[in-house]
Amino acid sequence: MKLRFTKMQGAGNDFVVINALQQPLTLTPEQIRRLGDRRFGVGCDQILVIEPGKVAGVDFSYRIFNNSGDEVEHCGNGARCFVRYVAEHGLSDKRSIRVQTLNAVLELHLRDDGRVTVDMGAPRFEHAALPFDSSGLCASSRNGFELWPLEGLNCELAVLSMGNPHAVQVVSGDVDAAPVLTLGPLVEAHRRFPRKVNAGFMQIVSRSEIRLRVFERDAGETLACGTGACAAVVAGIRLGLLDECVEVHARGGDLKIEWAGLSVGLSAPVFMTGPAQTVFEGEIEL
Ligand SMILES: N[C@@H](CCC[C@H](N)C(=O)O)C(=O)O
Repeated sequence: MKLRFTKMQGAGNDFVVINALQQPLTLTPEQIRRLGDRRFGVGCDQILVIEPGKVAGVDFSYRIFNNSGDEVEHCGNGARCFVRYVAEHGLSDKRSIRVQTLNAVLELHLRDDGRVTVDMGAPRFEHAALPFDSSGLCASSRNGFELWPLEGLNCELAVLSMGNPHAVQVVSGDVDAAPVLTLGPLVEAHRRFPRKVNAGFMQIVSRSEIRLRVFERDAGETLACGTGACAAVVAGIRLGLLDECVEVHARGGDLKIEWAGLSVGLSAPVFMTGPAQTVFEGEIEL
């Protein structure tokens, strides 16, 4: 099968985007892994498949696969690339579109400065949403928000869902020196997270600025993680470390995250603004 694709990136988190609007497309986990393979395929962190909207009021649906072949619920940087793709391919002339993912409907807005703002929905803190098994564990609390120590790991984690699961730790000192590649996989696959977790490492620079690295579930460390940035900022705000609007410096670029959860209520949506770019288009025989 010959497949046309567009390679895109948002703050260095990269995607292979496939248009399945005209005809349904089913990719096997093996084909997804091949597309994601940086040596034997195209190479990307996630694969995004665009499909027609399936419910009233939704412009498109999209499916997200980690380069491991597993389907996931949410992808912040992918959402921004999605709206750029729709505009560049003339699929809609709207500046704001509504898109359905596996477990949410997102609103994506193409801004005049070329960046994209996404309403990422509300964070969720109940452990079943990740899921996270905290039975028998004893949390510490900072500003009324819980930090969890996990067996065998020398860290404390804020756990929350942005539609997908996140465990965020605050690092002291330079995040470049954090043990992302050694501790990250241990957090990701810890038995307390039955569906695994994205592991974030956050350095607080000031109340409005953080540096962030994320060891993503099934994809390893990426140059940026949009949902990870939202999760880190929400955790930082709940811990009393950050204000409502925060600049997030990831290794591949900057994202602006806004959350008014402490002033208007915890179910306030998180807004993410950042870049999205097409890198090249191509065709691959699968
Ligand atoms: N890169 C993404 C997140 C992709 C999914 C994640 N690896 C998971 O398994 O939940 C983002 O920008 O949010």
